[in-house]
Amino acid sequence: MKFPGRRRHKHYFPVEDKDPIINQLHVVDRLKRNYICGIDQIVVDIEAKVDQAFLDEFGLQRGMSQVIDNDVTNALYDRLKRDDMIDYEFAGGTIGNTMHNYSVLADSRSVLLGVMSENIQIGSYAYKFLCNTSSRVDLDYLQPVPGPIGRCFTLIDDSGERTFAISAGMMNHLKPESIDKSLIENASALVISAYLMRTSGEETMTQATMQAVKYANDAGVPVVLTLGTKFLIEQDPAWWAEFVEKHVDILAMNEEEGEAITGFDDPLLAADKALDWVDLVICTAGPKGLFMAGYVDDEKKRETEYPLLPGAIPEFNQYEFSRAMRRSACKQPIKAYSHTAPYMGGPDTIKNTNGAGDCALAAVLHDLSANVYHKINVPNSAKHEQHAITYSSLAQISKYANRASYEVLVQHSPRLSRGLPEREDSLEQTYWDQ
Ligand SMILES: Nc1ncnc2c1ncn2[C@@H]1O[C@H](COP(=O)(O)OP(=O)(O)OP(=O)(O)O)[C@@H](O)[C@H]1O
Ligand SMILES: Nc1nc2c(ncn2[C@@H]2O[C@H](CO)[C@@H](O)[C@H]2O)c(=O)[nH]1
Repeated sequence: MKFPGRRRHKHYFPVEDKDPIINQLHVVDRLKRNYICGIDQIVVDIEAKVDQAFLDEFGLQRGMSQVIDNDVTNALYDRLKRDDMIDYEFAGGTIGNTMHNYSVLADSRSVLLGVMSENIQIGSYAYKFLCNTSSRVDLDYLQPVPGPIGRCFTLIDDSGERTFAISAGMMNHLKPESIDKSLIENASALVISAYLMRTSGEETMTQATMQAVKYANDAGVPVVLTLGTKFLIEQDPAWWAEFVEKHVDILAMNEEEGEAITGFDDPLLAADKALDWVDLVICTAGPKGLFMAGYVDDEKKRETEYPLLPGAIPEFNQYEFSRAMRRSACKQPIKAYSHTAPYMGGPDTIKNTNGAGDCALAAVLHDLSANVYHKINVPNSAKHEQHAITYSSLAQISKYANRASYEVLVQHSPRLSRGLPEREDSLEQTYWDQ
């Protein structure tokens, strides 16, 4: 496990002791490892640039993620092939991306649950998915299916807006009995997305997800939900609010999804409202950066050293130097909020915004998981006198999340091809040390 936070050596926990003599004394004293677990519809993204006429031709609604039938899939695919429009094909899926990016950032294990074709041809989509996933993502628990995984046509227009057309294949055939109870109970987090509730007919993904959520809820494992797309939430915001309140501990959303579920278009107010239901909220806001909201015990709160910010909640960032806690762990819970602008103001040229939010969540998960890792290996550390769920402060995590998203914006794929540099001396003045 690499440690998150400021990308400077002195802030890293000494993970391995390098002294060869001392090491002999500790041969049986190996560091304990933890992992996080995610469930996804296993899909490969097929990306192409299109215009509105193209979307109209196939009856696709701009900006939405929609499931398409076999006839539309075949016609769409033939057209993209015929006109040589496919830019790239790469493993995708909102949680698949998040698990991959978590494993790359943390250099640590995550477990991905979902389905995988039992017969794999070289060059097939199933093959591409496996090849494009970090070897740190444990795929041993995937359930075999006698058919194809999903395809996600990622259609991008001139304004950068993405329209997703999902050809489901067997991606929703994960069965509840394929969920390993002890795997979930021992995880540091269970990560799911709203897309998993979009099933029909014989598809069992929703039941499988609910089974995993029950195991996690019963064992006190934090359930992390990312909302996926506003269109799904808008269909029944009250159902989603109730689901979140009952089953979810950490909520990730962008500002549109935040508005869909809370009714507030201001990301700060949306995050504040979501704190009625969950312990921690991450709300990404594109070029405006990222908001976080959480709880801290009054006696553990820490004042920011940054200027106090105006907003719908005046001076909302006053306690952003606090580490987040579960509300139930606080004697006197108070709310803490943070806002961070995009890293370096955003890149000069954005190659791709697809998956920037997934990557921000991966960074937050890295911080949560590092806290568990530190706690199981150094239980008596003064750090754990506070029963925090994060390793770093809200301010620090949001910087880290923005930093990680930046990396996605400057590459073509939603999945990181490498971790972040451990030292970024030249950048400290401009960002980490601000
Ligand atoms: N146009 C932009 N300029 C600068 N930074 C950006 C821009 N768009 C996104 N970002 C960065 O990426 C982060 C996540 O972006 P965004 O809010 O678009 O996520 P999202 O809509 O959830 O994305 P996805 O669903 O594709 O994962 C932001 O918090 C910000 O740091
Ligand atoms: N699991 C899942 N991922 C999706 C869906 N629609 C879009 N995505 C993914 O969302 C990612 C960007 O956040 C892309 O890489 C897509 O693969 C969907 O319906 N289900």
